[in-house]
Amino acid sequence: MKPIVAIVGRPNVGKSTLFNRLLGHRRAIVDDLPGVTRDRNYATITRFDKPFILIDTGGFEPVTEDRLLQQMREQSSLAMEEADVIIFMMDARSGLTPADIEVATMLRRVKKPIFYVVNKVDGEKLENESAEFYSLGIERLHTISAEHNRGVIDLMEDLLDVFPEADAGIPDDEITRIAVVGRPNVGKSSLVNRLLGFERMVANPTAGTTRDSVDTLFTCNKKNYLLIDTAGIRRKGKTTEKLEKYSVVDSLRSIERADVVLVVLDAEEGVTEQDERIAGYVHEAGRGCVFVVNKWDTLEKDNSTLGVYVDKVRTGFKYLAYAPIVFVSAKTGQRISKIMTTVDEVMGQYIHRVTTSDLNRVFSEATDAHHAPLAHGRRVKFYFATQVATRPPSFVIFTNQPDSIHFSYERYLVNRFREAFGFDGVPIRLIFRGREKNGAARHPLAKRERH
Ligand SMILES: Nc1nc2c(ncn2[C@@H]2O[C@H](COP(=O)(O)OP(=O)(O)OP(=O)(O)O)[C@@H](O)[C@H]2O)c(=O)[nH]1
Ligand SMILES: Nc1nc2c(ncn2[C@@H]2O[C@H](COP(=O)(O)OP(=O)(O)OP(=O)(O)O)[C@@H](O)[C@H]2O)c(=O)[nH]1
Repeated sequence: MKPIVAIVGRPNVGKSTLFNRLLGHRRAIVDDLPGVTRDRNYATITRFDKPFILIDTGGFEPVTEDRLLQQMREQSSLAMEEADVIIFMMDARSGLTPADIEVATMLRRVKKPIFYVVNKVDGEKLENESAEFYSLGIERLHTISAEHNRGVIDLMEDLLDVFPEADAGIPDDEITRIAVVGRPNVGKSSLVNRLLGFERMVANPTAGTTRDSVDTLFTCNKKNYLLIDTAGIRRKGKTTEKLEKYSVVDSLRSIERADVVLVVLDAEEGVTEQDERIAGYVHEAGRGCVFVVNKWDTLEKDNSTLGVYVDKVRTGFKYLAYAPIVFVSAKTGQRISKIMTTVDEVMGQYIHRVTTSDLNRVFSEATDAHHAPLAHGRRVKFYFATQVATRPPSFVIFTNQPDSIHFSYERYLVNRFREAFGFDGVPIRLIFRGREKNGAARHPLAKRERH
């Protein structure tokens, strides 16, 4: 679940101005949630890979003084119930008012992070005068100018700090969601039957998100797995051209919902264009991938057969050099259990989190051992790295040249991370971000300071 941040405060203190400022110019991402009153403005915002929902509680009609207090009470209690984080906004130009004091008193009972913000501090002089707001008995005051974009970035960074990590809320390692994809007739249903038969299906099918799709929960070695769209895999018995087209769309849907995708190939047929397309999508979606070469029983084998086939797969799927390959026969049951141990390995890496200190040790060793090529004649400086997500492991790297890191250098860093942290079977994402000279991570909003 995305954290909800609500901005509360008297009319005219600048709530909408801050709302729009935090939103940037990307109004397109405003999504009105259904069932909310029109006077509250909702938007989903993502900064540094942390999505959150921002609510502007303003927009009252002008009212009399006592009606105002009443409205503020209602507005604040709503925010206190609904929000995870509250921005309480006051106005430096009008100073501390009785309504501010009343709301502050209400907020004191709330056990949620509250940011006390004094707006319209357009310059140093007002900065000094805003000291009176400390009489509310608060520890930290953010003085900002929403209109002139002063202090807004600091506020945003402090906000992001109190949010849970980006992937919190997803049940971590309790269940591994597996999709089985591949061309018609490669043996997907035979394989699924084997997996469920072999591992003994224990639970009921659950309704999936897509029409007609049925997921099957099963356990193996006391671990839980969800086989995505089992019915879909089993249904597609007869292959017509039309069905073949559909099967690609179905595959894409299943891939989106999976942690680990089994890309099934037919040992007899080798690698086809359609296989490449499907596997390419698995890579782009950032899912774990295991190549399952099925019908291994049909080949006349000698010492080189396996090596030749590995080469075929590696040549056919260049981007997926990290994905493990398993050779099986759904017909005889040969090495079917190997599929599950491989899935476990990939899943373990997929949700693995490295500590920031380990990461930065490896990162600085890597950047010291091999410097990045100059970017536009300038030396590329790296500051630090942090893992921002799992599923797949994703790292933000702060640098002075975020847009000019050479592809080969990115691949070099990825490979070092793979070696150092055992990420040898999953996709890894690197995101390069800029940083200001004063040491503060440059905020995406910073680019928009000029009007
Ligand atoms: N000087 C100055 N004026 C500001 C600043 N931020 C907002 N304002 C002005 O304050 C007025 C009110 O701003 P809004 O953002 O509409 O205030 P609001 O709190 O959303 O008001 P309601 O919608 O009535 O609740 C506008 O005229 C803004 O231009 C600021 O940082 N400095
Ligand atoms: N020799 C051999 N035949 C297999 C193996 N696995 C599946 N087959 C056969 O291959 C054919 C297709 O198998 P299915 O499991 O229906 O393949 P599918 O990928 O689900 O096919 P669609 O439903 O068309 O998508 C059937 O005749 C299976 O008996 C295997 O490991 N070895």
